Amino acid sequence: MRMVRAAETAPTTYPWIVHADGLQVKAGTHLAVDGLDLALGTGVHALLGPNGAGKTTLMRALATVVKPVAGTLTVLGAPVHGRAELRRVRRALGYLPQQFGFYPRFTVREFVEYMAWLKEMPRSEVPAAVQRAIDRVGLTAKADTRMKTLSGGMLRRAGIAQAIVNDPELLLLDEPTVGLDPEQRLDFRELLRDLGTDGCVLVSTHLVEDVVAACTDVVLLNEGRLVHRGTTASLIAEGGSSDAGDSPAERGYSALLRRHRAEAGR
Ligand SMILES: Nc1ncnc2c1ncn2[C@@H]1O[C@H](COP(=O)(O)OP(=O)(O)OP(=O)(O)O)[C@@H](O)[C@H]1O
Repeated sequence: MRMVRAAETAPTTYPWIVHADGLQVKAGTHLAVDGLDLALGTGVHALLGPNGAGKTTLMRALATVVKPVAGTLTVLGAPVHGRAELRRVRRALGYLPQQFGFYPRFTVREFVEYMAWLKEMPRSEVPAAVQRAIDRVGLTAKADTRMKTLSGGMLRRAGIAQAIVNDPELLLLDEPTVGLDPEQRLDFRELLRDLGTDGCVLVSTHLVEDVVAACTDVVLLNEGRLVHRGTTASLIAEGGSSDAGDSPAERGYSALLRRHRAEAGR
């Protein structure tokens, strides 16, 4: 029997999967996202920015973990301020936080099953969906291994498996390639391209090569504000030979930040 995606049973009248207008989100007492306008549709969107730019805070707001303090934010057609539709939104989301908790005695399969249960997936669909998610991240041979014995890269892949188990319409991945070896990163890029064909994926990373290889476009933040939004080609086009970086995309990244900081007077 074919698995029914959450997206197929959700209303599809909204023009954007994510829409933010003047969005402000706090991290503790700090205004970490400050007046962001952003619209995201289908594709793989890279979220770039230096340490402290507000990437994690934005991800947390999109995952409905933290409420904005000002502006509007609509996720999968529902305003995140309202409670009414949040349950539907959360069922259709996938989220890999930078740090995620798990019961160390759980096997990979039990961990992913548990997350499927939290996402209220129909019980009959869970075993096949869990197996597929584990296979997609290359953990088939470790499916029945306890989480506490996994390497850092394997744990990260288990985290990605739980994020994709429900075939989410919006997938939020906060630094998913940390700890992955070069071979796994290549596999992960392929998975990203696959996931972005019929869903919306937002992936935060410091690895600009991953962006060029796997993302359709780029959202660059600095100190909570939008610096650049455009295709990966537009990022590359911004760089000059005198800009810092080992690749055209890194030079584009450096150039955009340098100009933004100069305009902001810092
Ligand atoms: N609990 C907190 N209390 C106060 N300030 C915080 C708190 N959490 C985060 N911040 C601040 O909010 C800003 C944004 O943090 P955030 O973690 O969203 O950035 P980031 O872009 O994800 O950074 P990184 O690349 O290092 O992961 C930073 O200046 C950070 O110091």
